[in-house]
Amino acid sequence: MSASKETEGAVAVITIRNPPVNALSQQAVESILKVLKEVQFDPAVKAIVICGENGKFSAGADIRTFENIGQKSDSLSHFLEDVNSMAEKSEKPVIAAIEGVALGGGLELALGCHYRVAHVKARLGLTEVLLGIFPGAGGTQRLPRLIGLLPALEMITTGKIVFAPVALKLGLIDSVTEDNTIKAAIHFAQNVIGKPLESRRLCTKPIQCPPNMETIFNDSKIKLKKLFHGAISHQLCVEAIRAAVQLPFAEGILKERELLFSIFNSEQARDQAKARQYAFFAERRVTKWTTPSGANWKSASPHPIGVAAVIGLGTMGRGIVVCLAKAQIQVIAVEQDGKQLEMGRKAVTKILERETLTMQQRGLALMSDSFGSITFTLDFNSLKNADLVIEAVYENMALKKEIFKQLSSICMPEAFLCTNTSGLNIDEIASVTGRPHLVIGTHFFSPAHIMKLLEVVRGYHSSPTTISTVINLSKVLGKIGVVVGNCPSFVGNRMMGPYLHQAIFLLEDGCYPEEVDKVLEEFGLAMGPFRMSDLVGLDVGWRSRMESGLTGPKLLPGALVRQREGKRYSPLPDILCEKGRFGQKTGRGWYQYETVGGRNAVPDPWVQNFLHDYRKAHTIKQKPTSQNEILEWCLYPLINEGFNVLEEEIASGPEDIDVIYNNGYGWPRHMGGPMFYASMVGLPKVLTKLEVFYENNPDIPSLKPSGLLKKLVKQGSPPLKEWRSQLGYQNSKL
Ligand SMILES: CCCCCCCC/C=C\C/C=C/C(=O)SCCNC(=O)CCNC(=O)[C@H](O)C(C)(C)COP(=O)(O)OP(=O)(O)OC[C@H]1O[C@@H](n2cnc3c(N)ncnc32)[C@H](O)[C@@H]1OP(=O)(O)O
Repeated sequence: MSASKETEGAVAVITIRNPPVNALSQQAVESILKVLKEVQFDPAVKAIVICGENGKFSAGADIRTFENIGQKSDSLSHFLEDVNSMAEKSEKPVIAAIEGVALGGGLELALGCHYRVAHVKARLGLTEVLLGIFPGAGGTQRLPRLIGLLPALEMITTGKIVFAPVALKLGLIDSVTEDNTIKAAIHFAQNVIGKPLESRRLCTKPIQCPPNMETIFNDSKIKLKKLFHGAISHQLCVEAIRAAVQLPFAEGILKERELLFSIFNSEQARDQAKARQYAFFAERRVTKWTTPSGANWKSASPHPIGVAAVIGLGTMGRGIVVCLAKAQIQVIAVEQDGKQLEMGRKAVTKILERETLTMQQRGLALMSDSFGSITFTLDFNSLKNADLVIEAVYENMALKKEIFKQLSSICMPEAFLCTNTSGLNIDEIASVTGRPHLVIGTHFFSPAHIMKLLEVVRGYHSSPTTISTVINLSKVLGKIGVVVGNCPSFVGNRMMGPYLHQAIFLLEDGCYPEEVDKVLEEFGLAMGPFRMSDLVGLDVGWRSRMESGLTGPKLLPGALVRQREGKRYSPLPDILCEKGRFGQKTGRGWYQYETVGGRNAVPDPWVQNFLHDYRKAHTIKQKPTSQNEILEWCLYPLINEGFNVLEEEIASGPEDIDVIYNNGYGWPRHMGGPMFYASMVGLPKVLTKLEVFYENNPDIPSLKPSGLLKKLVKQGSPPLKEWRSQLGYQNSKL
């Protein structure tokens, strides 16, 4: 049974029951249809309320079934629109009682109802586009009729979710309640029994259109192309809304169906939808973490964190303080230096003021006193009150060890000690404490209060409770925590290494930064390698290369300019740094910027001349490189490193890597993530290309194909979901 009926006087209450989120499977939809028909013919029923079991209206169509639907998926949307249309045509008022979520097909169902009553905390959105499809059960035709063209265009093309108070302002719902939503909806229903319904049927409503509609549609398509880098579903949304404006309702519904069907007829659109749906489930999969020692999410219980401390109020520390406070956790923010403390306090206050404003705009009544309280202090002893400490000072092993030594004696014996590092050895840091089992790495991404990713780096001694506590904390902070192993640069940055080197080698061989960036940005990456390096700052890598003796004063005399320890090395970024070109922060890097700190990257003739002279000085012949060659040359070594990471048990599955790339490195979701992309390109193709690259460039070791990649190809390239079973520990120790 996926829908049931009870009556409250003259009001029938239909409850959708499909745990955990009342997804609309074919069975659920058929069941709602059946009960809805029954109540239509029941003379005792004068009004109908539709709600969802367990405080959730519905999370929309059942995404799990999409894989098997394929070409026939049209039938699910068809069915769903049948229910919506039956509700709409009903001669008895139908009221949606929305608690929790009304997303995708769930909201489309609510749009078929005559009225919508929602709980104040309910979230509503037509999120289909984020799964590579679009609202195919009347949503593109009904929403613009209800809330107007422009707000509907925004919600449908971006998948934006709004909270009930904003939905009320938009006219998306009719009433908001802070009490029991079902009771409020029944009460609402009793009041509208017998009232005329014609004006409540969205199918009959005209759309109010501004005169410059065509410009609006065209501009929207251009904007979406930039924002979502060539994802097809966003463009189709605009077409469906155009149909809503230009055609009568019934014809618009047919057009919506035709456009939905076009997704299944286009290989590219289908692949993009598959990639996005894979990315959705991958994010749920990574919460079910495992470690090589056999610990896993089921075997450990997280500890709640009431008080957290942050050490260091630089850019990262400030962002971390903000996300803890936003999660209503009490924060102790510690600095060594009074001036830094004051600057940190001001910066945090400013960000929180902005956040308060955004929350108010999003209809969240949260004011600044709803944030966790923050104590700014120079007193290290105040750390004794923290359940968990996050050290966020700059990347220096000696300094971090010094701090952890102090933490070990100051903090409560059961307090968790986290280090925010993008690549330092967690075990070395843990070794100076008397509690290595409570020490763990938390690699936040900048800006820490915005970026969703958190790499949770388990040390050799990190206990399952420690891992579980930090993963749980990441959820509380609204982030996606991915458990990774301890190795230099962990997962994301480690895979970036070969990619960035390959991009720089392209400059030696004849390309220009803007050419390489263009190819990777057209592929869908948020930023090409050179724009990204300019943003991060070229000096970051330069300092670390100097530290490890690859350049600068520690470089051994007699080293060849373009080689280190027999491997190909490019001194190009070092030379740029020596010339003070650190990127955006100095106004010059691989590009030039209008000002110091400027964002607008403009190709720099200086760089072009410099590269020209460099090639001449080293007698390098400029090789023509096609767009496809640039793509393969940069991405395949990144993917290869991903296979190495899996083989070494640093990431526990391909989904973990893909979640890291989608949420921390600007990988386009409609390409699923690098490992998903490799599976779509075909592992044999990736392997063959790497073999050729390596044969021609034996001095670039990262081109050597990974053992796991070779093994998978030998096994006939099994689908990605089977790769985990090929990794040593996954099955053996659980
Ligand atoms: C090749 C393409 C074929 C396409 C076929 C087209 C048919 C078109 C028909 C009609 C148009 C309508 C389409 C849609 O409705 S698409 C679905 C739109 N809905 C969403 O985008 C919502 C997705 N869900 C979420 O955002 C969240 O899950 C949440 C906010 C509802 C709840 O979040 P949270 O409390 O954090 O819990 P989890 O995310 O962990 O979810 C719990 C559990 O539930 C599973 N789940 C969630 N949503 C769905 C769903 N729509 N279908 C199936 N399963 C869902 C989720 O996977 C978790 O499961 P677990 O990992 O096993 O625990």
